[in-house]
Amino acid sequence: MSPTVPTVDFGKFIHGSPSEKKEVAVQIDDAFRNIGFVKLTNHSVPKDMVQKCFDWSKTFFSLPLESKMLCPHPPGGAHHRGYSALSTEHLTSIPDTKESYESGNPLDAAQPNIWPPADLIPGFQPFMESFFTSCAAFVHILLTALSLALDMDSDLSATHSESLFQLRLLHYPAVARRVLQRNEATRIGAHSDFGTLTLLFQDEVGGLEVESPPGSGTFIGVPGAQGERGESVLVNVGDLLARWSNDRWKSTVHRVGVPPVVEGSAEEDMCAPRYSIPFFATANDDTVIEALPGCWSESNPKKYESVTARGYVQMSMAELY
Ligand SMILES: O=C(O)CCC(=O)C(=O)O
Ligand SMILES: [Fe+2]
Repeated sequence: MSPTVPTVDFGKFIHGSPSEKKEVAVQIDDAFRNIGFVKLTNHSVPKDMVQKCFDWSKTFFSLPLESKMLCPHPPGGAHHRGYSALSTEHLTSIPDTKESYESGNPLDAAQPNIWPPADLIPGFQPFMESFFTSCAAFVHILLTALSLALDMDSDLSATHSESLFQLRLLHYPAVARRVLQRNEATRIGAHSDFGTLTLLFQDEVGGLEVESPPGSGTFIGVPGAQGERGESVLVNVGDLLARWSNDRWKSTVHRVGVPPVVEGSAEEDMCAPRYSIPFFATANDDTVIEALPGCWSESNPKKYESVTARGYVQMSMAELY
């Protein structure tokens, strides 16, 4: 049977006893081993901030194109900040129908933020900076949970102390259902994420699909937000953490395709616009990525050479370009 994305009550890690913390850590470990994705409720990112972030995202993407082009994403693959207009990114040979805006840690000297002019959208920058801080804090708690899952003596959180993370706002405009069905375009093509962990906040529209079992070529649908936005968050493993865990944890291929039809709605021909907010985490540049304790043994040897997080990025970029 194909594994589905399990739901775990993360409140039991944040507020629980040592044994409850361990129980949560084991549940996340299981999810990451089976499907590479987990849905967490009672996480630490305030729900009202998630909702506000969706509101800001809508406000930003509603600006005229000329305004959004005042904070353009630089060309090339090294500086992931600013606005990318529709269909400038092709993850596969089929064009993606999405636009995005990316920001990161204000202290990240390698990738300075590229903000829209403040008078165009007052309050946007301070909000994104505070949302970044909330998401980063949650990533650090998650890393502590993963360290407990592996019974490590040290805390993986320390390897992410610089919080070189990336906050992405995504907007998939309304599109004719048949365009997606005929594969003339996709919302986001099949890919795996690059870093260690990704948080993913979704709206109600749905359409996210995850390869299950990982590597099988078959995909299962993951429902959009049920209940209030921000009530839960999806967390998935990226390529760097899969390597670091000696593939104990799966960096699972995922994509966004045709959303389910909402009965009785006017969406039979058109797919509703969709908004999502991924938050990508990775380790400090000088972190040595070598099989973590508990992830290898004599009978399960280390599969990968050790590499720094910086070296890994360079290696992957060389493969891409
Ligand atoms: O929009 C989504 O739900 C998925 C986005 C995603 O996978 C990504 O940006 O890497
Ligand atoms: Fe992704």
